[in-house]
Amino acid sequence: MPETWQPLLAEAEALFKASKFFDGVNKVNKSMELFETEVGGSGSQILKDPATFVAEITPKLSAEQKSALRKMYEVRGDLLSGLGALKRAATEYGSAAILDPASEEIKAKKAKVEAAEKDSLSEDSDKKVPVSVLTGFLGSGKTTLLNHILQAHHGKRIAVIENEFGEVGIDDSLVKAGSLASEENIVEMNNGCICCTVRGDLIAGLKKLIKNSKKTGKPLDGVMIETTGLADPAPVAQTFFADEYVQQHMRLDGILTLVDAAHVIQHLDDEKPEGVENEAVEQIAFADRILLNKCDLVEEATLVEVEKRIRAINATVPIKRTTNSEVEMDFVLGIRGFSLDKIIDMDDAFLEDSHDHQHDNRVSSVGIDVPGEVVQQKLNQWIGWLLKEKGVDLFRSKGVLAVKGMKEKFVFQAIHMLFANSQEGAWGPDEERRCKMIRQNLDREELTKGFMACMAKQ
Ligand SMILES: Nc1nc2c(ncn2[C@@H]2O[C@H](COP(=O)(O)OP(=O)(O)OP(=O)(O)O)[C@@H](O)[C@H]2O)c(=O)[nH]1
Repeated sequence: MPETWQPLLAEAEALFKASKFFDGVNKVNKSMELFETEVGGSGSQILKDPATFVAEITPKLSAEQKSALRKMYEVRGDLLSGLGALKRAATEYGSAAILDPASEEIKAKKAKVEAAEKDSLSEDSDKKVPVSVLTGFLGSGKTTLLNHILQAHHGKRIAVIENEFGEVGIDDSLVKAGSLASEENIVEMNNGCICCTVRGDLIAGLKKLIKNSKKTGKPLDGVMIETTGLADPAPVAQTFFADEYVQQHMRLDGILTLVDAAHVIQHLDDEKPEGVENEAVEQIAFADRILLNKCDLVEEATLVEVEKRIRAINATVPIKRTTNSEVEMDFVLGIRGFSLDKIIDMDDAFLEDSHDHQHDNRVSSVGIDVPGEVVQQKLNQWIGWLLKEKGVDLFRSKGVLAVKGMKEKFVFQAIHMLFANSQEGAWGPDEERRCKMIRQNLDREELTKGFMACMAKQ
């Protein structure tokens, strides 16, 4: 039997009563689109441009159809207001009011969301834990920013969720827990990209943090989610509306995007295979704040050019030029930058429960887990070869290694051909020694063989 709009509308109402706003929006949208087709409309105008739709269709509707349409806009308004998209909810109530000007109830609902929108620092949202999503291309400076945030003296307890692209997780060893970030507050996920298969893991990670904080009686002041450099931030942001528990306890404070001034133009210009989104563009489009990082590596003219490119994608986002991701905390924390209304205006499919995001499968990752120690001289030669011969395609390589004769951990980081290393504290007794690389069109065998040749004989 073909689907009809009536049962879908009833389901949407029931979902609103059960506070399942995200699922409810999906149902009411479907119901409205079916209704639109039934009354001779098309193109989802009923959702995208309610004012025009109502003006054009009303003269053609029976009293019964008019009343159904009024109900639809009302239910959609209720659901959107439940999710916090207050401006859009007011628009929906406005359409319901045009269809039923005598209804005091609709007028009251509209006035209520308009007042709440003005007072967006409402008490209700203040009780929720603010969550920031850190995005930015591979190697753009996300972990560096995270470390500043964790170590800054803001007196806040901040938890971290790490997500890495690839088979070996490394960032947990590179994140320097600050005075208030204890181990129980660092969750690592490396089973896949946060924006696809592991959304369930992300939700579970967020719930675990809230439950931990309730159990220990230590309230959380914030959560930072560091996404992989290859993540599309939209589905990550959607998580805050799709899961009821998360929606009740947390609010998305903002999407913070790190832009690597030296390499971003190359990534923005990268022509992707059909159907694959350019992650660098998406990360800028969804940003609530941009840190234009690595300003030490380029000339003023390049910075101006990069700012122009950013503005062409996101005209209003505040941008700060930074080096080593150094920035005042109030630019990144407690910014109340994320607005569901803004996102729905930009991408009206944002609340759709289907995710057809495809990764660029030319990008793959080789992870090498290395038990034992490497010989410094051989390693230097191999890294030299790697950067010179493979640097153009090599997005990112990083490793935490045990070097023969060195008590400290040897950390190396490379982005394309730029390389840095440092020594980062002594090895713990049970710590793993590992090395990770991410690059396009990877020859796993060649890389693994080259690296293994650097190992010291046992
Ligand atoms: N020259 C220079 N190097 C920087 C700057 N910011 C960060 N770096 C270095 O760039 C490298 C990558 O920085 P990370 O903070 O690990 O970058 P990331 O975005 O977390 O990397 P992935 O997690 O692999 O995507 C490290 O070696 C940093 O020390 C900067 O402003 N200038």
